[in-house]
Amino acid sequence: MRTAEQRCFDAGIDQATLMERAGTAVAREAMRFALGRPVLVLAGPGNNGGDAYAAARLLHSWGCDVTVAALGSKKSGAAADMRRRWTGPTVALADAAPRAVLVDGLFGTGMSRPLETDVREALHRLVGAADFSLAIDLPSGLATDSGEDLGLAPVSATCALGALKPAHVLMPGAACCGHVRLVDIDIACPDSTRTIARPRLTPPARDAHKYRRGMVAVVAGAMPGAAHLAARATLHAGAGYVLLASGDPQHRSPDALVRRKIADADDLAELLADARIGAAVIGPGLGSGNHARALLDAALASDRPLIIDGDALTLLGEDAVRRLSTRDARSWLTPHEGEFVRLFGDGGGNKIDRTRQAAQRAGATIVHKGPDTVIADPDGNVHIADTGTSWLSTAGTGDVLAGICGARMACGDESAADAAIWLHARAARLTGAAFMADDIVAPIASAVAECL
Ligand SMILES: NC(=O)C1=CN([C@@H]2O[C@H](COP(=O)(O)OP(=O)(O)OC[C@H]3O[C@@H](n4cnc5c(N)ncnc54)[C@H](OP(=O)(O)O)[C@@H]3O)[C@@H](O)[C@H]2O)[C@H](O)CC1
Ligand SMILES: [K+]
Repeated sequence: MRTAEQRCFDAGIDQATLMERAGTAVAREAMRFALGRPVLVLAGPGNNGGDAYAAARLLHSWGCDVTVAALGSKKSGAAADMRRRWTGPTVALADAAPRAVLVDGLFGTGMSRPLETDVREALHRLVGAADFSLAIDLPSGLATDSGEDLGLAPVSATCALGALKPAHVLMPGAACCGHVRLVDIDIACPDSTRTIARPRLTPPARDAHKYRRGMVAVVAGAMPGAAHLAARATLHAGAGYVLLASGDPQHRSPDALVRRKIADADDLAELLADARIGAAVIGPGLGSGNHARALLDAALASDRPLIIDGDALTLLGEDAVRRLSTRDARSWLTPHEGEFVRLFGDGGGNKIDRTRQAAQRAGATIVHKGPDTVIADPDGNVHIADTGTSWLSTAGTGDVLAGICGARMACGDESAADAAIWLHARAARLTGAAFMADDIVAPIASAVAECL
């Protein structure tokens, strides 16, 4: 944002112009929700406060009943000019009485330390009493780059100015922003970080063949149910042929799932020598003993693209970077936070930075799961999913995701990991609430149909 802002200044667009655009966008949003109710605008000492004064002036000029609650001020600059141009009622933040609608313009991206107690208390008192609260850029008390809570009061909605910042999409901040509306203030923010949207998938070609339109091997281990769940998800996510490789290939539905007995790692190596296999999934229910380790070794030594999940991540542990960076074929890892830390440690910035660095070090795509899933590829591109539902936090949904990843990788989608994450979240939403992982498998097919 700071780079983009500087480019604007270099091009002759001054801070006051940007502030007026921001204030106008915020005032429009506030007007839509105020519906004639009185508005309290909190204005801080910096440019976030400048936006707030601009919004207050516009709301007032459109006939709104507006009071500004002020905290500190600057003597010069665009924010000071905006404050001077505000001629309506102003009270000190500590003395402000609550109003039905609140616009929070205390602090934005300049938040540099925890809020002082009196400011935090006033903020919480006023935001808590409002029926509707709208934050300018970020809820005050939220650290922009880390998403860390520095004393913030959660708001109903947030106008993100120009671009989403990490705090809008990473937890815990993301849960405190309410509905996030990205507001265009005509500032260009080229970046290699994006949020994901519904993917565009192509149906099988007219001359499609079951082996050519996505053949996936799913490796089963100590807890075969997990791999079975992954394999069923793979079938529903568009693969043409799914092989379940296990030591005990007892027949269970679905009938369309092809079972292959593998007694040991040599059998798996032989199976994975089949170049028609576009992806192999290993990890769900694999176990942690010597047999599991030998199966993982065989998979890593193969030329097949791999989805590495669950127990296989634990087996890789701190050896992940060394073992993955020497693979020629593609590798995807799907760790949740605990697994990620065991693989790569917990230092190095926010979740976006940590995931990007890990992907580059390992030469692998990393799907860093959670309520704020971050997907990073080895080229440094990062995509963030803010589409999930908290009902997905139940056992087995990770196995389902691994299966969907296998299908989309084998189908050759352009952004296959993004597509898998989107389909997983969409299938969950289509299923509803309080589901078990098995329930979201069949709706994956409906989610795929929405992307054609
Ligand atoms: N990026 C853009 O394109 C545009 C952004 N706009 C708005 O500008 C803010 C960022 O403005 P900035 O002035 O950099 O920062 P803030 O307004 O958020 O706050 C800065 C002041 O707050 C003080 N501060 C920081 N933390 C605390 C705290 N815990 N307690 C008290 N005071 C605090 C800080 O003081 P320092 O001592 O740290 O210097 C500053 O005085 C962005 O979010 C947008 O809303 C533009 O208006 C439009 C273009
Ligand atoms: K704010």
